[in-house]
Amino acid sequence: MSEVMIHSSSFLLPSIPADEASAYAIVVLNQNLPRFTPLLWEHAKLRVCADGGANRIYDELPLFFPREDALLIRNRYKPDVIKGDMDSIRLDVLHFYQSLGTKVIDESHDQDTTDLDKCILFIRDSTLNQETCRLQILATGALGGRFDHEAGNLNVLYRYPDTRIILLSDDCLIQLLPKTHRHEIRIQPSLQGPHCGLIPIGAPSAKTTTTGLQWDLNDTEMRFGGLISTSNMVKGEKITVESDSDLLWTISIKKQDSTRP
Ligand SMILES: Nc1ncnc2c1ncn2[C@@H]1O[C@H](COP(=O)(O)OP(=O)(O)OP(=O)(O)O)[C@@H](O)[C@H]1O
Ligand SMILES: Cc1ncc(C[n+]2csc(CCO)c2C)c(N)n1
Repeated sequence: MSEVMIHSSSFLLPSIPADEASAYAIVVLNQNLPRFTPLLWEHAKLRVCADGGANRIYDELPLFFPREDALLIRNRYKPDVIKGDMDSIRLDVLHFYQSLGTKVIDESHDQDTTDLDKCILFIRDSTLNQETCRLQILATGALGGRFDHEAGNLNVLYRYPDTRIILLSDDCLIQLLPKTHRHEIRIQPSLQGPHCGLIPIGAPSAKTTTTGLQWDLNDTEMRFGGLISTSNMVKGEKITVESDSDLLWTISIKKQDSTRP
């Protein structure tokens, strides 16, 4: 019987638990910043921009604080690291963050891996990523743009199946559920759902079993060209998934906290 892996999106909560399992690094990609970026940034243990992602922090973060001085905001939201092939970051942005002490890692010699890939490797090798306390990685702006980039971002989940990577957009999150484990997914119902999906993108699944969904699977086969679970709905606060194949799990993110008036 395989071990249970627990997933909880506590990073979406205004105050996250300070336990080690919730510790995460953020990678900002080169797409519009999701509305919860300031919150994620503030609680991250490590803040990394993938190449042109630095332009987004520089240009768009001040827009979240229209009453405050843009320069003060830029000083406050300083990336620890900017890494990539450096063909999208603007020179003014590069010089600004270099002068604040951000570490810049130029890997323009590597044109075979994406900037997100490069950032994941940096975080995995970081001293903050301890054996006893592995950082989760949240990547903002990973979805809802150019399809080749989206596919590259999904591929990163498969390249590093042992690293907990969560791809985020304003509308949803996506993560890999490795077949090596059974999975318990804890939902924050005021912030997430109800729409969700289980997608066998890397390889077909002969048998997947779930609980907690409106359309549960029961030793069901899933494959592209046949059945895949899209437009499913979560019923409660706990979902379980067990499969003979790595699956993508996706759940919608609510526009507004539904517990607020
Ligand atoms: N439109 C998009 N949709 C999804 N992800 C994106 C998009 N644009 C960028 N990204 C992500 O942000 C990272 C950094 O983006 P950046 O534009 O710096 O990449 P790039 O390698 O210069 O792209 P390209 O040269 O192919 O336009 C990419 O590696 C990718 O993961
Ligand atoms: C078969 C193949 N297709 C595309 C690329 C191009 N490419 C892939 S990742 C990357 C870096 C983007 O920052 C670039 C240019 C390649 N090398 N090999």
